[in-house]
Amino acid sequence: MSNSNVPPPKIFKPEDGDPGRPKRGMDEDAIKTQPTIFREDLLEGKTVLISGAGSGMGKATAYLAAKLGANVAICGRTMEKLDSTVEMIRDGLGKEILSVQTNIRSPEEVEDLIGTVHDHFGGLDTLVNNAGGQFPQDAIDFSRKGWLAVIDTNLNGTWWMMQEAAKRWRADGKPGNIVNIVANIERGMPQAAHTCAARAGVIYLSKTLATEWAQWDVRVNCIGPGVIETEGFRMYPEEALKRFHKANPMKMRGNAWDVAEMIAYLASPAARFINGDLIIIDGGQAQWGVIWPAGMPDYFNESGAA
Ligand SMILES: CCCCCCC/C=C/C(=O)SCCNC(=O)CCNC(=O)[C@H](O)C(C)(C)COP(=O)(O)OP(=O)(O)OC[C@H]1O[C@@H](n2cnc3c(N)ncnc32)[C@H](O)[C@@H]1OP(=O)(O)O
Ligand SMILES: NC(=O)C1=CN([C@@H]2O[C@H](COP(=O)(O)OP(=O)(O)OC[C@H]3O[C@@H](n4cnc5c(N)ncnc54)[C@H](OP(=O)(O)O)[C@@H]3O)[C@@H](O)[C@H]2O)C=CC1
Repeated sequence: MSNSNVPPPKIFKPEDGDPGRPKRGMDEDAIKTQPTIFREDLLEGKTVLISGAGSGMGKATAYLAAKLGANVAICGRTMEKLDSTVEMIRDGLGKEILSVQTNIRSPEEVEDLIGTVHDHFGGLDTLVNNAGGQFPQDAIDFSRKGWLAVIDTNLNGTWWMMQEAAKRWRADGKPGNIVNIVANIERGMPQAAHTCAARAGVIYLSKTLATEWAQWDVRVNCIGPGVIETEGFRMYPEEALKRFHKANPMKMRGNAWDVAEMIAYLASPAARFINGDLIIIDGGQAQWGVIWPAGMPDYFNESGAA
């Protein structure tokens, strides 16, 4: 019998990382050996395009989609990173994928990318807008260039991808599916106000398009990750990384596979009636926890509180 006055010890699973010693995401061996809940032909014959798939969640999603039988196309700005994903999938699954160097901030490059995917695979079933990012800083200190870079990447870049994909779906009379990776913005994002503004834009853009584009059988949904340990953590100081697991009541960091499996679900027939939604994967961060990715101001420290 357990003593109800004594709380059970918190058990940190190895894949969650030691909260006091942050890692930098799942390595390739972890991705290759991660089990999936899905049947192996779930996405057979479907074409999935994933932006920002040279690292982190995009890389894990590309691997899972290929594992589940999809034709996979990936893009990002850095060819070496894209090559690493191509090689991982070739090595782990014996499959070839399409990789196209693209800056999503360029509408012309995005138009070429969508055309290339259609030429190569004969169409597109699911677009995953995962590319994005930001830097941590107090909003009052944002440079104009920094603000514009984050808005251009996360809001405009995502929009160019959505619009180009939808133009094709409408022209071809084929159904479409969009999954936008945003963030958990429920209580705002101190020291990430630029990305919070951009992601809020994407969420409400998506809700609007879910209605406008339903007439062409195009669904649009968002996923809002909480703290997911990836290579993207390089943007944050060590002091902040040590606190990231305290951003949610479960006191853990998620991993890229947590998000990849939700994307696979949304790309599958099981999600045919999900439209205009925002699915949060954050261990409860929307309810409790703080991040302060650039360092907590004294005002919020107990010692500094007035
Ligand atoms: C979300 C924060 C709270 C939660 C944290 C925990 C959850 C983690 C969430 C994640 O999203 S992790 C994954 C994130 N991955 C990335 O962020 C990687 C990608 N990020 C980027 O590539 C950049 O941040 C970018 C700004 C979005 C890309 O723009 P660009 O390629 O144009 O960048 P730069 O040329 O490097 O910079 C342009 C401009 O931006 C300002 N700036 C950039 N970095 C900083 C910085 N560290 N601090 C202050 N300002 C910065 C600066 O004005 C740059 O211009 P220059 O001064 O260099 O001329
Ligand atoms: N990790 C986390 O805790 C959270 C992450 N997110 C968001 O989830 C998404 C994936 O993040 P994560 O995997 O952690 O981070 P990563 O930094 O590992 O992945 C982001 C990818 O986006 C690509 N990218 C960035 N800018 C552009 C661009 N202009 N054009 C094309 N590709 C671009 C990057 O490649 P390259 O630089 O080579 O182009 C990179 O591979 C991002 O949008 C991120 O902001 C949201 C909430 C929490």
